[in-house]
Amino acid sequence: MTLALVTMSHSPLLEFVDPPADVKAEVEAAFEAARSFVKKYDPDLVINIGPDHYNGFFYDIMPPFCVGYDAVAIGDFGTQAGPLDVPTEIATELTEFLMERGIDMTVSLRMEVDHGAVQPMEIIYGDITAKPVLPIFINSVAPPFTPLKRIRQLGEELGAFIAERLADKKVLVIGSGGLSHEPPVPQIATATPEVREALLGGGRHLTPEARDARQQRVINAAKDFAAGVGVVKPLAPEWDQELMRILASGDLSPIDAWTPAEMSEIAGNSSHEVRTWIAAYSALGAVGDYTVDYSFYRPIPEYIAGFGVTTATLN
Ligand SMILES: O=C(O)CCC(=O)/C=C/C=C(\O)C(=O)O
Ligand SMILES: [Fe+2]
Repeated sequence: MTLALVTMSHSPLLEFVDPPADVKAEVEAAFEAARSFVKKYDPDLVINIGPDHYNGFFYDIMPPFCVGYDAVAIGDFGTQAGPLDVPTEIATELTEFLMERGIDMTVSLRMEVDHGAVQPMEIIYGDITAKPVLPIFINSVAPPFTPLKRIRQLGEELGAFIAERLADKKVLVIGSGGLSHEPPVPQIATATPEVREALLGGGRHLTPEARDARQQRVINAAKDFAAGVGVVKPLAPEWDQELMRILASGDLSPIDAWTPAEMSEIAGNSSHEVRTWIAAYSALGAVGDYTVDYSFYRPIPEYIAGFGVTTATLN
C-alpha cells in the first residue's frame, strides 16, 4: 500500500470568467503541478472526497457524509457528465469498516455528483473515468455541520482502512473544495419559498433552461464580485493560509476548536468545503508522517475563491 494526496479548490467559474492573464497562468501552473505529481505517482485507485451544491444531496435527507457504491456526474458548469468507475466492493468494505470503527456512514447506491466532486479528476486526467474512483461526499454547504473533530476522525479511519485493507494498491486521496469563499449558494435560513422547495429536492434533475438560469446567476455574481460590486463576502487569505499551515504541520488537532459558525463568519458560507481537505490530510496522517511537496495559494475574486492546490506524500 502507498498513499498520496492532492487537495484542490474547485470553481464552477473556471471556464466562464477570465482572471488577469498572470493569475490564469499561475492557476494553470498549479494544475500542471498536480497533474505531473499524479502522473508520476500513477495510482490505481482514487478516493475522491468532495462536497455537493444541491445537485445530488438535498434537505429532504442531508447526511453529514456518505460513501457512493456507484455514482453518476450530472455535468453542471460544463463538467463531464456520466457514470464514474466506482469499485463497489471496496466502497462496501470501506463502509463496513467505518461503521465498525464508530463512524455512522451513510451510503448511496447511486450517488449523483456535481462539479465539486469531479473537477479535480477532469483537471488531472481530462476524464472522470480514467481511474476507478471511490466517491465520499462531505456536506459542506447545508447547515447543520458535524463538528470538525468528526471529519478528522472520519479521515483517520479512512487512513486506517487504506493501510489495513488496500495493501496491494497505490491510492490517491483527493480533497476537492475550499478555501475561504461565499459564492451564491442558497441558504435554507434565508430562502424564499421557491428556493426552499428547490433545496428540499425540487432542484434535482433540472431542465436545461432552469440549469442555465441557475448557472448564469453564479457567473453574474462572480463578474460583479471581481468588479468590486455586489454583496459577496470578502475572501479571507489569512484564515486560508493558517489552515494550510496547520495541514502541512501534520498536527491537525488545533482545527477541532474551529466552529462552523466562526468559519462561516470569517471565511464564508462555503468555507466548510475545507472539510474535504481536512479529511484527506487526516487519512494521510493516519498512515504515516508526510510532507507537503507542493503548495499553491492565491485569493482569486474572479473565481470567488481563496484558491489552493497542494500535493503531499508519505515520508
Ligand atoms: O446555484 C446554486 O444553487 C448553486 C451555485 C453553485 O453551484 C456554486 C458553486 C460554487 C462552488 O462550487 C465553489 O465556489 O466552491
Ligand atoms: Fe464548491
